[in-house]
Amino acid sequence: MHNFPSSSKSSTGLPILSIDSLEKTFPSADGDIHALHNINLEVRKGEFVCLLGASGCGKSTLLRVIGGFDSPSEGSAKIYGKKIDGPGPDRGVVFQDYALFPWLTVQENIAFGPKHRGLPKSEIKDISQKYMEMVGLTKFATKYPNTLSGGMKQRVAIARVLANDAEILLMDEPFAALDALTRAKLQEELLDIWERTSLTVIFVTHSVEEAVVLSDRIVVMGAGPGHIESDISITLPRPRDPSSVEFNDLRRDVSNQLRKNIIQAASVKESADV
Ligand SMILES: Nc1ncnc2c1ncn2[C@@H]1O[C@H](COP(=O)(O)OP(=O)(O)OP(=O)(O)O)[C@@H](O)[C@H]1O
Repeated sequence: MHNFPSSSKSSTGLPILSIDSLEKTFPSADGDIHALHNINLEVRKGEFVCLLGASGCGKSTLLRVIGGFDSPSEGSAKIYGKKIDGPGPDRGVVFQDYALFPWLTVQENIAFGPKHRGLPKSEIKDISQKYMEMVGLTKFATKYPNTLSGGMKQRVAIARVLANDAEILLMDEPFAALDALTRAKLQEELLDIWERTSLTVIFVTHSVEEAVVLSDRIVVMGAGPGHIESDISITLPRPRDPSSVEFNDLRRDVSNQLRKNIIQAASVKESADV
């Protein structure tokens, strides 16, 4: 049984992110690809929100727009009411493939942001030590990424975002490449960090179980073009026990919703093809 930390954290109710009537189209030689349609989403400060959906429904595109790596074709995405116009230190991103600097040690990777911001040396050292400790990597301070396991690399990536003082942590299937045990351990650690900070987390996953374990809210997305199908509040108390009846009931409900979307999208595509 996973033993996830109990939740004393509650979101402040203040909207940190608001997305209104957002459309995203990618131009292509074979015709435009309509990746996102009529996305409306509000996330409150401190919330843990999972974007869940089948492959190709636009989860990563939505995350990239929030990260400022892509811009909306229509509509808007705002943080505290200000239009997102590029990446910024208020948002940190953790991808599946780690994206660490291979030529820097664990400590140097974590210290990169504070150093870039021109903080004094002693402060950089304090910050990197604090977050190395938070993710349990103090003993590995001088190691390089290629000597670390996948789980350890993800811990460095999370510590790097925290050291940057980001308010929003954007995670794109960060644990998908890890074995089940490491994945459960990192989910637990992530929840623990989230509990102890004021972080808002937006987390992309294919896994219903992962979404139910982690979320305050699951935003279920459908394809053709990518849209929000439903927005489900998960009020199961933490720690959540994936073997409990309540957890399994919820997992079944969310899976059914997802399956319905996939069948609907397939029948829409079929009728468009004939
Ligand atoms: N840069 C791009 N140029 C053209 N098309 C793109 C681009 N990025 C995404 N798309 C298209 O937009 C749609 C949504 O893709 P996206 O990667 O956001 O989906 P996803 O739900 O994250 O999928 P997965 O779970 O497989 O990562 C897909 O049809 C994809 O091919």
